[in-house]
Amino acid sequence: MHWTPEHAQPLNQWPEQHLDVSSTTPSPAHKLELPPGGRQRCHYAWAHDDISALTASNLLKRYAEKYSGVLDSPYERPTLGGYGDAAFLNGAKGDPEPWPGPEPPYPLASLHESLPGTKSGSGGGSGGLGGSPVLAGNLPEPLYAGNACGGPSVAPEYGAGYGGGYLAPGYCAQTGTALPPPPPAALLQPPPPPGYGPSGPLYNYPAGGYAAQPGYGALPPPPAPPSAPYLTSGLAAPTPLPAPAPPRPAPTSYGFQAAEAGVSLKRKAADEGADGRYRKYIYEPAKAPAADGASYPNTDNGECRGNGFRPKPPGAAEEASGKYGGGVPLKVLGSPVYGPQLEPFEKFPERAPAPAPRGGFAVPSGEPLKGLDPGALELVTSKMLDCGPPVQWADVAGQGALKAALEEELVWPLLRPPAYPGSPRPPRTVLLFGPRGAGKALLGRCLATQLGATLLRLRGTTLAAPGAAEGAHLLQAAFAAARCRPPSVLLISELDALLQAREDGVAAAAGALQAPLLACLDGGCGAGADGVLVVGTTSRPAALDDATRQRFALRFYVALPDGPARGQILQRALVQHGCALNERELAALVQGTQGFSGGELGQLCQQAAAGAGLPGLQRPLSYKDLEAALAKVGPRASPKDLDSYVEWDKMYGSGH
Ligand SMILES: Nc1ncnc2c1ncn2[C@@H]1O[C@H](COP(=O)(O)OP(=O)(O)OP(=O)(O)O)[C@@H](O)[C@H]1O
Ligand SMILES: [Mg+2]
Repeated sequence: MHWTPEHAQPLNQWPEQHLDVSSTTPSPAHKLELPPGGRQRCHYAWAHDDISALTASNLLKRYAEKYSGVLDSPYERPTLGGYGDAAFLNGAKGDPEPWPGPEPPYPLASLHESLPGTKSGSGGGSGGLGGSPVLAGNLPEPLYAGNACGGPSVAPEYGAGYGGGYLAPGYCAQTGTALPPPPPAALLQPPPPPGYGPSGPLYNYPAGGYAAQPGYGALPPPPAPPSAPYLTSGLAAPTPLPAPAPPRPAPTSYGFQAAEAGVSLKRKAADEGADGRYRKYIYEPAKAPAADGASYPNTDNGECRGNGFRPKPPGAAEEASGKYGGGVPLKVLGSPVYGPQLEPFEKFPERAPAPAPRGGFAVPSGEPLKGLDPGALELVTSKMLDCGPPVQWADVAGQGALKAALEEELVWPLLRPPAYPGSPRPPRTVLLFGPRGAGKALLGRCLATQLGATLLRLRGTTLAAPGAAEGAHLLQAAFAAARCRPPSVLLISELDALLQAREDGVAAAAGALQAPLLACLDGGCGAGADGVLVVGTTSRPAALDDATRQRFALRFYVALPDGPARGQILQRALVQHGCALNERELAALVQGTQGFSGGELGQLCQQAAAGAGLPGLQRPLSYKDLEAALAKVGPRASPKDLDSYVEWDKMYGSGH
């Protein structure tokens, strides 16, 4: 029966009319009439308008009594899930699928049967609403789109503004203006969440429970998400998803002429621009350094330490004091700064000073290492401790893909505790190889800055010089010192000088240092400990034997700077000589220094100054001075050398 608003008038005013009480439950005596091409509709003699008026009015009377009883009584809606929703969801005939989860609190009875305040009908079981053959839980497939009841709708459609509860899907409310008063809130349940349904995906309850559902403003706050394995709706509580890991900044890569730089294009770079992840060098003449140069005060007790691994909070200004904290200013050392000192890239969020779990760059208790004689420690501290200024990614011109790889494969894993117990330990050794002056040591220093680590620097030639025994002693002291000042970076340049028997007098020393080196790299003297990163550099990777090469978990090729990077290095170097070339001159110089390393560009500027006889710098360097110097300073790495680096990188490199 399709109730329309006029049906809601008092019975005596109902106009005498035929009602098409069409039902969908054929009784055996009735046959199905299939209208041509139409949907199957079941018709019953008594459901046709050819029933006698008396019967119809009796029927109506009965329905009216039935429903007026429902309309008038205080309406208490059963809690959701008290019904076999499956029966109503699709009007399935017969007994509905048992509801997944715990037994519903109500027997799978007719929609109203179990409602308090309604007349007890012959309901129960599949008796349907008060026995009505058309409204039982055993409704067949709904014949009316959108009406899950499938049969005549006999229940009110609550308007959107209704403050009542959600009606179980398939519950067909009485339409009409005489809506029953909203059921008391206590009986109302929050609606099943969107997408919810026996077939719908399980819902992950928001941690704070449900926000009040729209249109249910007056509802009491819904019960907090159940801690019990089942939700109020009877569903098994979904396990809350783990909070998604914070998103990592996508590495902005750097464009540079691959052919010239000879770098692998595995990590294709977008062009270096001002909006990259690292705030890269803005290609413009830098400001001349202050008269006395930027000062990097030392620590107050003359020591220089890493900044203890506390990445600056995002947006923190570059502290003038460099990474070693306050104290008396240090002479400016190290590479010029490229572009305004911008935050090279968003710093890692301030880390809570929780002890880094194993695998992080833990800071051991710091008790001095046993077996390390004070003399050696003193030697290391005085000779190897690098108190140079901090080096940000932005201070290294070009090398975009390499910087991104170093950050992602080394810095981040070391800075962040392992995502889960048992995750692989971050690498503790990295080999940087490439032409002389290409920036390997500079990158090593940059890693120390990024890790907030103490930087100890060794040179292979320095270690080999005093003889094997002495050299080995120094090496062990350096590793041990690194371990007792964590976090620390041990930068060993010219690694090849330690390995190779050489013709000159240090042949024995060089070869003899391999064993202690490997022992230390294996953790013999503290290298493998948390908090120590060993950075080896070499311009002769082919000189490393397998044993040594394999001690380095990561191996990266540091290629020559490409055009834009050369321009930036030149600009910086020239500013230090008070020279500012115009665009055309700079472009010509960049073109003329193809194949130069960063170190060689610096040497070119120094040569130009010397050639111009300007030790006192009475006048700024001119383009002519540089042209003259070009005749004297040239690139050392030959194309063949560059090819061999690329080959070695392909065979043993970690790629980037
Ligand atoms: N990409 C670069 N950006 C800025 N400066 C650079 C770059 N590459 C090299 N330099 C400068 O060139 C000089 C030599 O750099 P560095 O010592 O890092 O080279 P290297 O590869 O370690 O050389 P070697 O193989 O001789 O040890 C330093 O002054 C450094 O600042
Ligand atoms: Mg070096």
